[in-house]
Amino acid sequence: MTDSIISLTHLVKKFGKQTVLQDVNLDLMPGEIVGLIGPSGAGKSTVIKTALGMEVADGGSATVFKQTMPNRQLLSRIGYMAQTDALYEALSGRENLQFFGKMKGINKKNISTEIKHAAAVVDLTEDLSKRVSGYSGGMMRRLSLAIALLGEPELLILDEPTVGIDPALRRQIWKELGSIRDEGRSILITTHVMDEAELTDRVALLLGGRVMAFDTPQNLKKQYEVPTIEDVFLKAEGVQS
Ligand SMILES: Nc1ncnc2c1ncn2[C@@H]1O[C@H](COP(=O)(O)OP(=O)(O)OP(=O)(O)O)[C@@H](O)[C@H]1O
Repeated sequence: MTDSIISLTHLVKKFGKQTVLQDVNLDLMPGEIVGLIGPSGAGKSTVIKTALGMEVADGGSATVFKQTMPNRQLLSRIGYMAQTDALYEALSGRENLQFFGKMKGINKKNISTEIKHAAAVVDLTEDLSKRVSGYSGGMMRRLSLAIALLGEPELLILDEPTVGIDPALRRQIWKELGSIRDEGRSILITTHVMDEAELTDRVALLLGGRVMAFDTPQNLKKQYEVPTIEDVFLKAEGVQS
């Protein structure tokens, strides 16, 4: 599609003899939240890593902002939150945010406002002076998400950002994701939480190395004749096995 922010076409990825992605087609448009769901080991992280050029595709094509990744010039336009946290544990939360903010090229004038906002979104304001080595797993996830939000990137790629986060805060984070989308920015998010999939604009269901279904939550429920996305997931998995 001409305007797509991410475009994956017939993407193939193998690890040794295992073909994880057989034929993945997926696009993300400006001002859209796309949720990527699928069973554990389906290849959701692999889709993301291949799109970002962290893994080399064995077939098909993956473009981000119409370019093949990796592309250093594009990195400042992307906020990526990986499944494993890459944080400096000897530094405080604030120092981590300052460091990554600098790496993203955020100017001095804006950095403290941005840090304040990102920390508030993930409810870490009170903990910013603590060393990350003393953070819980959930706090580290929240800090990673705050780092991804810095710099108001046009594209956010979030790999299970809400693992270990309680429901009230999860709701607050989704509110922020909604505002980001309303500003015309785009979000690709993987999740295991089916309620969250309901909050996306389109859901891609990854099964057997393919995107088996890709539509609005409403249309998917209609198509599968079920009341929730969780039921869509279960029905599609049942059809496959
Ligand atoms: N670097 C790698 N080398 C070898 N195999 C890998 C590598 N990365 C992923 N895999 C394999 O690819 C498959 C898909 O993994 P991936 O992490 O993409 O799944 P996922 O859908 O993100 O899973 P989860 O929901 O549990 O995070 C798994 O079988 C995994 O073992």
